[in-house]
Amino acid sequence: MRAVSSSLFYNSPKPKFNHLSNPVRNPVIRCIYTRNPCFNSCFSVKPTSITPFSCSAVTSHHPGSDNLATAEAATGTGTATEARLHLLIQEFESLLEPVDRVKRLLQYGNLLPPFEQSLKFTENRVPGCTAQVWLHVSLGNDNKVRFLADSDSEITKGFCACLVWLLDGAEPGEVLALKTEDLEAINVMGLNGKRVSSMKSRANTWHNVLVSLQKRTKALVAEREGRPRGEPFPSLIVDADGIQAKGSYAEAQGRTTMQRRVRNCFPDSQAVLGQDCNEGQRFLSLKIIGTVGLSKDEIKKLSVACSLSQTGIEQKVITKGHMDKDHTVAAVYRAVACIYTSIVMVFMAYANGIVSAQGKPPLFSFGVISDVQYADIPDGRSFLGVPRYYRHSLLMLQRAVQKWNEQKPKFVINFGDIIDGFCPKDQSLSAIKKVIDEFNVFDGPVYHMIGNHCLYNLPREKLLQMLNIPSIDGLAYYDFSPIPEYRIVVLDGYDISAIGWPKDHEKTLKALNFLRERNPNSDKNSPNGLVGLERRFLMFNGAVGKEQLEWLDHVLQDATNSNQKVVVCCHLPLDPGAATKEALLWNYDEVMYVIHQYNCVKACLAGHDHKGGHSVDSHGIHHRVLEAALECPPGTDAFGCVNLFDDRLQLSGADRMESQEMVFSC
Ligand SMILES: Nc1ccn([C@@H]2O[C@H](COP(=O)(O)OP(=O)(O)OC[C@H](O)CO)[C@@H](O)[C@H]2O)c(=O)n1
Repeated sequence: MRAVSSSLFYNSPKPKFNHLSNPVRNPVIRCIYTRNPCFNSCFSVKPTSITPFSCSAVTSHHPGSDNLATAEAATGTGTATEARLHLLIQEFESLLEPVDRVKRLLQYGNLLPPFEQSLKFTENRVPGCTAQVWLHVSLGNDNKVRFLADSDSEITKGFCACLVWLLDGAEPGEVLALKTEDLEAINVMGLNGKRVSSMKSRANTWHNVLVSLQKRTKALVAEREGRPRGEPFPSLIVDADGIQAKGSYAEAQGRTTMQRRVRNCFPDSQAVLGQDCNEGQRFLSLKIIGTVGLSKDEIKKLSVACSLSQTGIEQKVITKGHMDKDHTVAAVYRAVACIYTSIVMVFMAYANGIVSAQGKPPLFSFGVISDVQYADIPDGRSFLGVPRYYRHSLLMLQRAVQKWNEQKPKFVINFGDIIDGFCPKDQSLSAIKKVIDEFNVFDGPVYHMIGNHCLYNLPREKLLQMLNIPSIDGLAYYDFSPIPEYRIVVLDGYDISAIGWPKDHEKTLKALNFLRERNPNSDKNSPNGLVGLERRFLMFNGAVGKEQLEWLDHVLQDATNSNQKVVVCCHLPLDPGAATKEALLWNYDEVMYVIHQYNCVKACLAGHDHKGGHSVDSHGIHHRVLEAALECPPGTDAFGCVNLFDDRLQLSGADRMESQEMVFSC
């Protein structure tokens, strides 16, 4: 046993951790204007050249206001939106210096109506923007579109403010009629009327926010009229020359696609097509890797199209540095188009050697899912207001198992929290059985770990028995070696915990004492007043105890001797870079100290922090926190398949579980 540090559960000196010095985000942006909307002294334009409504434009959100009357009077005819647009353009054109136009935007951004924190969930994010942009759209009984917007970028807030002023309260038709080009005339994205490349992302912001607003408006109108919300897929072709996107939404999508490099998502996740290469095969083929929102009939047609596409493609060998896009893309496109013309094909092809890189099959694969938190109760929200879909998560698990049975991974790992704390306690047993039954449909072994929500429902002993977790003294850590080259280590993050053990158990008392010393709040789930990494000292977290740390050390020594690579799994995240501080294992630093003594651990996977995350720590180890199943809106998924290679781990995720390739450091 090597010397192990310990601030918490060990007795040796505290280790030094480089990753504790993560850069602190500094969101402060210096304001260059006052809150007074008519403050113009810093603008190089004469005050008289500002239109009558300019300074109060974005504070007036209801059609028919004085400002609108002024606007309509000024322009004569046209819709209210056209009138407003006209005046907005006039206003920005009257600002002679680009810097003044930017200042005006900043000023308007400051006047945006507040956007509730609880509305900042994934579905309200505008895709494709460099900054974070949120948009909440609704359709009133008066058939007027109402929307709120916000961003973490001050300039983007300014764009949003202009859009809100232009379109909030407009008829759907007016919203849909506005074009990005119309907004370009406002001319804040270019200098002296000319676009420059560094300003392109601002033009894209206008564009992305507007397109998102229009898509959601269309969806809301369709829903009101009893039609399906979806749209045909936009066209996006990625070939040897890069992205050939038809339409701006596809452009935004294309940028994301290029970043991810692994899979190709349609907006709204209606279907996902990806490239597939068999061992030694240098041909490209397409396969469906996600079909959310498609009917059985559509899936069937798409499958036929994909099979045909393979026939077309296999005529052409894709060689390193060369891809015949005319033949390859066209063959696929034609094949698909003639079978199912209503689906606009998205084709992703990687040239220049990527084919051979991905052509190698994985050494083995395993399925992953986390935080199912099933309960037979209506949808709700987390403490912080994030929607939770307790019943849907079971349906999602069913889809996951069905997918795994098609993909045939060697085993599945459940990262804990399979039932929710809100499950009525007289239903805990039946609920957990229901979830286990679904896991049992998987045609292979399922390895479980326990999470805090499991422990809210049932005592540890019962859980271990039901989940078939190998255990000594009620502890739930274990390891196994699916192939000689790899070892999987599963940690018990609630070894020292104030939940799950009997009330008078030594571990409960130790945990309570530990929390008492570090968290002054009477509600020990509350991080109020705790600073930085101290925020992890919460009742819903726990720690790895001394014996388990020693066991881990021993296992890693053994893996090193056997030349094995190790993947460590734990319900609680082990690196502050990959998770919120409130989600971390209490003594993540002690665990990582042990891990860092060796070179065998390549990745640490976790759950618990529902939004998911990824980091690479100071020793080059990947940390990936998996997105929660529970927070998937109906019809969407968050599960995946992990493919292990000699030099990397590839997570292929469905929908909300982001796919990722993690290349190991030496
Ligand atoms: N600030 C908070 C947060 C939570 N609680 C209460 O603690 C219990 C568990 O919270 P919950 O969000 O359900 O826990 P999960 O395991 O699903 O998620 C963990 C987090 O995502 C980690 O970041 C529950 O009773 C909450 O109400 C609290 O009091 N104060």
